[in-house]
Amino acid sequence: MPIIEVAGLTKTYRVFQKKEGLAGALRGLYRREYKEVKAVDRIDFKIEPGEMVAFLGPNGAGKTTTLKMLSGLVYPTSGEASVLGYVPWQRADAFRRQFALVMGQKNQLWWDLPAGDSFQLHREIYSIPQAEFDKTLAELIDLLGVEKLTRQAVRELSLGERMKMELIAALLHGPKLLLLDEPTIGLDVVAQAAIQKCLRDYHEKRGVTMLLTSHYMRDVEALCDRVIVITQGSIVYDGPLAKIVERFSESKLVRLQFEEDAPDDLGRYGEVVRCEGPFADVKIERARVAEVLGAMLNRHAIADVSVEDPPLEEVIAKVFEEARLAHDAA
Ligand SMILES: Nc1ncnc2c1ncn2[C@@H]1O[C@H](COP(=O)(O)OP(=O)(O)OP(=O)(O)O)[C@@H](O)[C@H]1O
Repeated sequence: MPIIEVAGLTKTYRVFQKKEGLAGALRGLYRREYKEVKAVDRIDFKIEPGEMVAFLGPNGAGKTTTLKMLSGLVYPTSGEASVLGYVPWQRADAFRRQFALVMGQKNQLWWDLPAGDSFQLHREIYSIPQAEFDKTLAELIDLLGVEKLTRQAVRELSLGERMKMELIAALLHGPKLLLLDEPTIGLDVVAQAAIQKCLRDYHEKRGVTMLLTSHYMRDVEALCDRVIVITQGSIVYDGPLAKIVERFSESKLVRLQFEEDAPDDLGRYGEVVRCEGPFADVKIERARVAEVLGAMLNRHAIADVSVEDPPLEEVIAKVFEEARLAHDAA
C-alpha cells in the first residue's frame, strides 16, 4: 500500500485585494474584493514505502502548499489524499505520531531554551519510552556531530547548527514519513552535506519514506532517485531522476585535454563553452556524441577526454521553462 496517495488534490487561496490610496482603502472596508490563487491544481501521485522523492518546482509552484495539505496543516479545496492510511486534515493523533514535517524556513524549537530541553518536551508529547529516546538521541547527536551544542540556547546557534537540531527533533519519535521543505536552505556546503548524510543514514537504518523540496540540486542528487516536478500548481514530470536528464537535455558535455593548445575550429563539432590552452569543453548533441568523438580523436592529438551530462540545475531550469511556455501558450 502506498504511504502517500493523492488524487485530484487542489488548493485555491482567496486573497484580499487592497485598493490603492486612502479612498481605495476606505472603499475596501465595506466592499472587499478578492482574487483567487490556484496554488495546487488537481495533482495526482503515489509514493511507496521507503521511497526518497524530490518535489521540485520554481518559486510559487505549489510545493509548500502540497506539503502543508499532506501534513494536515491546510485543508484542500477539493480532491483526496491518504497519508499513512489517514486523511491528513482530519489530524488523527495516531497520524501525527507517524510523520514529521521539517521546514527550513520555520523554527520549530523553543528559541530561548537549549535544544536538549525541547527534545525532552518532544519525548513527553510523543510518550517515547526513556530508553528508546536516549538511544535515538545519542545516535542522532553522533550522526550530526552536535554533542557540545544541545545545552546552548537555540537562539545562540548558527543556522546550520539550528537546522541539525530541528532535524533531530523531527526524527526523535521515529517517524515513518518525513516531509522536508527546503531543509538545507541558506546552509553552507559542509552543513548541507552533513544534513544529507544524516538523512541518508537514517533512511538506510529505518527505511523512512521521504518527500523533499529543495532548490539545491545537490540535495536531490545526494538523496533522491525519483523526481516530481510541479509548476503553476500542476505536475509536469514524475519519474526517475536519471530519465529527466535524458529527456530534457539534448546535449552532453565533452571535456577535452589536447596534447597542445586546443584547435580553434572546435565550433564545427558543437557549442564551445570553454577553451583555455589545451583544455576545451564542447556541448555535443546527445545522439551524435560517439560519432563526433570518433572524428575528433582521428583528427587531433587528445591527451584526455570525459563525457558528462549537463549539470542538473541546467536540466531542471529547462523543465521549468518548457512547462512555463506550454502553460502560457494554453
Ligand atoms: N496563505 C496563503 N494565502 C494566499 N496565497 C498563498 C498562501 N500560501 C501560498 N499562496 C500562494 O500559492 C502559490 C503557491 O505557493 P507555495 O508556497 O505553495 O509555493 P512553493 O512552490 O512552495 O514556492 P517556494 O519555492 O517559493 O517556496 C503562490 O502563488 C503563493 O503566493
